Amino acid sequence: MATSSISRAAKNPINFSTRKVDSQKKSIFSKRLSFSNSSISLQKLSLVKGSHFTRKLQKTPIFNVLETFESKSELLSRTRDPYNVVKTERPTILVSEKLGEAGLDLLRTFGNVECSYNLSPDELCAKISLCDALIVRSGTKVTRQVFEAAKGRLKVVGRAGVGIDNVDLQAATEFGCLVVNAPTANTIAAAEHGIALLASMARNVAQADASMKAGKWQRNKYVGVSLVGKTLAIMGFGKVGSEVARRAKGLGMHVIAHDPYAPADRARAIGVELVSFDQAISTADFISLHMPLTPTTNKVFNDETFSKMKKGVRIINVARGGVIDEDALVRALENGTVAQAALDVFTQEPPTKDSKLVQHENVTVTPHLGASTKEAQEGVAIEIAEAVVGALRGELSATAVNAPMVPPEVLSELAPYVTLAEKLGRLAVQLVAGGSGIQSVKVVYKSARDPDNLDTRLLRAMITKGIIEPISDSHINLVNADFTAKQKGLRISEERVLVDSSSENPIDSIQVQVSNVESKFASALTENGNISIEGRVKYEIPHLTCVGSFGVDVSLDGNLILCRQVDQPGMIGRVGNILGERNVNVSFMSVGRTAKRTKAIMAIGVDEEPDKDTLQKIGKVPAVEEFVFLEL
Ligand SMILES: NC(=O)c1ccc[n+]([C@@H]2O[C@H](COP(=O)([O-])OP(=O)(O)OC[C@H]3O[C@@H](n4cnc5c(N)ncnc54)[C@H](O)[C@@H]3O)[C@@H](O)[C@H]2O)c1
Ligand SMILES: O=C(O)[C@H](O)COP(=O)(O)O
Repeated sequence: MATSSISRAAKNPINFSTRKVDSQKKSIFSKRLSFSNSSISLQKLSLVKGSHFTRKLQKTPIFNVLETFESKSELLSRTRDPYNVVKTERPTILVSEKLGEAGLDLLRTFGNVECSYNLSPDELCAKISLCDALIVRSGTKVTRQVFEAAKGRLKVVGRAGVGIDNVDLQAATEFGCLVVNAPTANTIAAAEHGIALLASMARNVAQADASMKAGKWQRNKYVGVSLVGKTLAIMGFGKVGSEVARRAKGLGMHVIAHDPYAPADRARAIGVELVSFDQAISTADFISLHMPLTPTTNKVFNDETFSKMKKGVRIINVARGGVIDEDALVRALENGTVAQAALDVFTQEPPTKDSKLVQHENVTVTPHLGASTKEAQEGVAIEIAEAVVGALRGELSATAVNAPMVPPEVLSELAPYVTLAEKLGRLAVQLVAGGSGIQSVKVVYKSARDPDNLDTRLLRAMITKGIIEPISDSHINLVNADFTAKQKGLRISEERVLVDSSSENPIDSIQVQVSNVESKFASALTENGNISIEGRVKYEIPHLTCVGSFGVDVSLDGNLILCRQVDQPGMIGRVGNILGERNVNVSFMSVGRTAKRTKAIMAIGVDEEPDKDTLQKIGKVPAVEEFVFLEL
């Protein structure tokens, strides 16, 4: 739980002299902290509970530790709500297909859960505006109409499984609705089902079973083919594909694979050769499909590709029906190109009763059972419940499908930078003079890490969110920030600069530059006329470290007054007194300057928004040349 305390420093900031702050800093933190000579900082901090740094700071009177958090993710979720979903009342979660009990139990601890199976499209649309989240499997079509009918309330769609071809992702993104899936829990089940179909097809198990049940004993009719030594082509060498490959090798098969995006070393590690599409389909005795259904893979197995296959090939499909042109498959079965097929998935589910494909004697079928084991269904239910609850809590999702998704370990490392990125975006846009219109933003990441080892998609999206949110009246979140930016004609480019510092931290600093605009605060402009602000993460806390050409050092929390003045004694006291008289609580203050006794920038953190009078009074202090109030 968060705890709060307000220190003397925040109540009466001007009681701290520069000398005292500096000397304490030096004696206590000389080894771990380095501050610029030109800045004085009284810090208000949000820290992770129990960390070495937090314990040290809490014992130190000059620092104002306002809140402590149980974990980095709690700190992140308290600071931000990246999908704009968090609400005070219990959310309503609609589950439209059967989900394992463990997952339902988990959902019930967090929200009101309604299980309504077999809803018609109209019934789903009628219910959806009362729901914050929807959980589906492959049987529910989450169309644009569903998002329209939700009237902005639906915040998360959870797909309890892998394939998201039944969710209109474009519509979800436009409506700012996060889509998450459960990508790992049914992998083994699907691979085992693939192997079950492969073996039973090769030995005519289903046909022989039906024949015996019809009272026959047809030993000659159901002579099968052996698997050992045969070539199996895996089309789509992802999670399921590679598990099928592993098992097929155990059966003594020669396994090749086609996947334009699969890393060669993963294939090599399993002893599988990655080959071209044509090579795979023309040399295989068995072809097993494991690619997703996308516009590129739609009906990729068609008359033309069947004609390139070895005569008598056998096909297994536990991926998606739509990757096969089913009429073409019937033709290939009739003309003997394809000897047999074993299918778990169909273009239309369930297929029509008179489907030629389903009825074909050389075809073995199962009703989309790939993920249907007790173990997989419990796993999927828990995986999706955790993902949906996490998203509804405002945590960044590691299984987001239509928002930047990064693995949990990267997420944990990037967490404070995510907050920094959004705050820099918010600050930058507020520095733009009204009416000048932002069209071009450049983000510069300084890092000691190899660019290939630095995933900035999440940071870019959060900067975009930070920029768009204050200038848009629509609901902006991590999901639709990029889409909305494009609609507004805003271009965001990125540059990575390799710096010679510790690569222990993913990023040294983030700089946001806005070009071709006027600024409300001329000191934020650099020589080339761009607004430029820069920030860093110090001990997990986002800091503003540069405004225009001025170095400052303030934690990004609460609101901020930036003030440029002639660098002379007494300025901190004068401005601090004006704020104190109006009962505006100062939480931190930092002064930065380019050279002694020339111009300086004062960055003052305030808990309350000063009224117009107070700000005008600050503006009238003779040495103050300009100032701006910014909401963080
Ligand atoms: N029948 C079932 O019940 C069941 C269960 C689980 C998964 N699935 C389906 O199986 C498929 C694979 O699932 P997964 O968990 O392995 O997903 P995955 O994302 O781990 O693997 C998919 C692989 O396909 C590759 N791919 C993409 N486009 C391709 C193309 N044009 N040609 C060749 N390869 C391509 C990707 O690079 C990726 O490696 C999905 O369609 C999923 O919906 C079905
Ligand atoms: O993509 C998947 O995860 C599988 O096709 C499973 O679908 P299901 O949840 O409808 O069984």
